[in-house]
Amino acid sequence: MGGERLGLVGCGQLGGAIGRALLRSGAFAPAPLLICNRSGPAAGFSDVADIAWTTDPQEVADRCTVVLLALPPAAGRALRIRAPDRLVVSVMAGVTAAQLGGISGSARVVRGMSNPAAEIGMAYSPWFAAPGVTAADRATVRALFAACGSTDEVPDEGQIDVFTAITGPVPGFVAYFAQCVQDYAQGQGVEADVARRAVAQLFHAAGRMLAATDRPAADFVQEMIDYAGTTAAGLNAMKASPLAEAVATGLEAARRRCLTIGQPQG
Ligand SMILES: NC(=O)C1=CN([C@@H]2O[C@H](COP(=O)(O)OP(=O)(O)OC[C@H]3O[C@@H](n4cnc5c(N)ncnc54)[C@H](OP(=O)(O)O)[C@@H]3O)[C@@H](O)[C@H]2O)C=CC1
Ligand SMILES: O=C(O)[C@@H]1CCC=N1
Repeated sequence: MGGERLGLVGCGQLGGAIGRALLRSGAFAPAPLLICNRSGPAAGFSDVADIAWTTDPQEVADRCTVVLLALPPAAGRALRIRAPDRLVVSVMAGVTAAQLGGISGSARVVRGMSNPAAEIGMAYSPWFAAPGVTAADRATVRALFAACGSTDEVPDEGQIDVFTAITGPVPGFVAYFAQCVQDYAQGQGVEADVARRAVAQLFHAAGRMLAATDRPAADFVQEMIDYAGTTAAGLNAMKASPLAEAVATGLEAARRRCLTIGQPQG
């Protein structure tokens, strides 16, 4: 990003993962990263030279051309910086593009979402651009999130709440599905650590196979049903159960929580 300097406000679970991904990619090199938190140099950055630290978010706005906000939602909502001519990118759950404009004074705000798998370059990071975002800003945001994994610009800000629910947490809801499978195995007498390893390998392999194709998951389900083997029996039983509805209910609860998280009453 020629000439751009990135500042990070918040370097915890998510901000830290993104920061390390960006350092690894060199996306903003040679400009030194400026990181703002409250407690000073954070673990995970100690072996990295050339990082400046501050406890003043305004210093980030003053010295950086791209400000990435990764504060807890309540802290993000309470933040006020003067950044009228900066590109402001947020990964804070539930903080809207309009609120980001009020927080920063910038018209060039991007409301995004990512997850800590950015650490290993495997996050999914969707983002929504406010009207003031330029074509050059879009290129910057794409490069920023491409360093974290895969990314898409979405046309409707409401989809960021959807993705906060489904791809924000990692392993997130998939961990619950894995827990259910492991619980079943252990209920059948499988030793806990064997069950854990088996389920981890299953989800690792499944994730890689799903990521290696542009075919929808439904294709894989139908293939197994058409195969009419043991798995078909299980899939038909699951499809006849309220499982799909239960998954949608849970994801919708998470999406709706985005609408209130971090607010005084929320
Ligand atoms: N964790 C996750 O899996 C995901 C998180 N998110 C979103 O990312 C955002 C950050 O979450 P997460 O990284 O988990 O949070 P953490 O609690 O792990 O980290 C919060 C960071 O913000 C800093 N911070 C908090 N308050 C202030 C403040 N007033 N001024 C300056 N720095 C401050 C903390 O610094 P210090 O420790 O020094 O106080 C810390 O670096 C949230 O909005 C969350 O919704 C989105 C998707 C996934
Ligand atoms: O659970 C949370 O609030 C954060 C945001 C999305 C994933 N983790």
